Amino acid sequence: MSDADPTPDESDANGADATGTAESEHDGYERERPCTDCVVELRGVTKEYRSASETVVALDDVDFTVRPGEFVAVVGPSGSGKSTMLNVLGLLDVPTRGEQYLQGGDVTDLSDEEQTDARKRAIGFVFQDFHLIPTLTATENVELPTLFDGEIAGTTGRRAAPNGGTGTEATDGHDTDGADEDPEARARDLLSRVGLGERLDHDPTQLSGGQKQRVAIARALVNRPALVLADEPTGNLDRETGTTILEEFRRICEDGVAVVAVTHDDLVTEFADRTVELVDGVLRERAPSESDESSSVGFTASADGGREDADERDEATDR
Ligand SMILES: Nc1ncnc2c1ncn2[C@@H]1O[C@H](COP(=O)(O)OP(=O)(O)OP(=O)(O)O)[C@@H](O)[C@H]1O
Repeated sequence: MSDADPTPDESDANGADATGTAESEHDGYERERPCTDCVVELRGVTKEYRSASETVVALDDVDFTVRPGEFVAVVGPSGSGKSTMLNVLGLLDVPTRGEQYLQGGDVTDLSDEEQTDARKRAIGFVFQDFHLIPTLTATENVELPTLFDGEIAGTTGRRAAPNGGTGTEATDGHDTDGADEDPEARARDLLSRVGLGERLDHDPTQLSGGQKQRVAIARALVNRPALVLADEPTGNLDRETGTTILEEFRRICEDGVAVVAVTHDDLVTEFADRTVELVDGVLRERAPSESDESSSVGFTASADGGREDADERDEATDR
């Protein structure tokens, strides 16, 4: 965190409407309680990779919050710490120092098993190269996370959340309790919602890049996460297809799910609510004036405006 006073244009990456909830001991005040309405919060997070010959500081005293429904882009040069930050946010790696909260609950010192549980309950992942199983249908790929843990589709939602809540909070605008829901029915519903209702039983090899990424998005949503982490989600897609994927992310956000996307693609920053930049592991909020002039483009994507056209767009762009 910078020693300089944060300004509206260069804050500590806690979001435009941060209220000081995350004020840290660096400010000379007593540490306040975690941000209970944040999906995720990093406080003074440092990540070092140590070897015999050197210590690489991949994240340097990072403060970061994301609220429900926010779409945040993370940019920065190669080696600046973006993947490390995504891994920390996704509970795939642990900070060397600092604190981390998920839905207001402290996840800094969880055991591996607790981390896995929290990850399955609250986080979905989307990757540049889709990570679909080629021998499974689109529906089966989406169902997959529910099959790894029989509790996930049903009772996991009732497990204690890190913040002591029930973990049943709706994050996708649908019912709050998936206990009785058939995973296959949910997978089919999600695929329909991302415009793939006609391709439920297709194999990934029969799908275009944009369609594969939409399957991946549906899969990321199957356990009703509060947070979707995306690693270069448009990296393998042409601009037009990338646009349809980013419109999909905006729809997810309208349902209350937070999206954090690491990217080199300016198109992603155009659709994001805000952009943070990592340079040598130091995070700062990018001022709106630093963003693309067309930064409002994402907000033209209405909740229903694009869905009917999705398959038509596929015809035009994905084949
Ligand atoms: N497992 C590791 N062991 C040692 N150093 C690592 C490890 N992972 C990452 N690093 C180093 O940490 C720094 C940040 O790496 P990271 O992969 O997070 O950057 P990045 O911004 O995602 O880069 P890129 O855009 O090229 O993917 C780099 O200096 C990298 O070499």
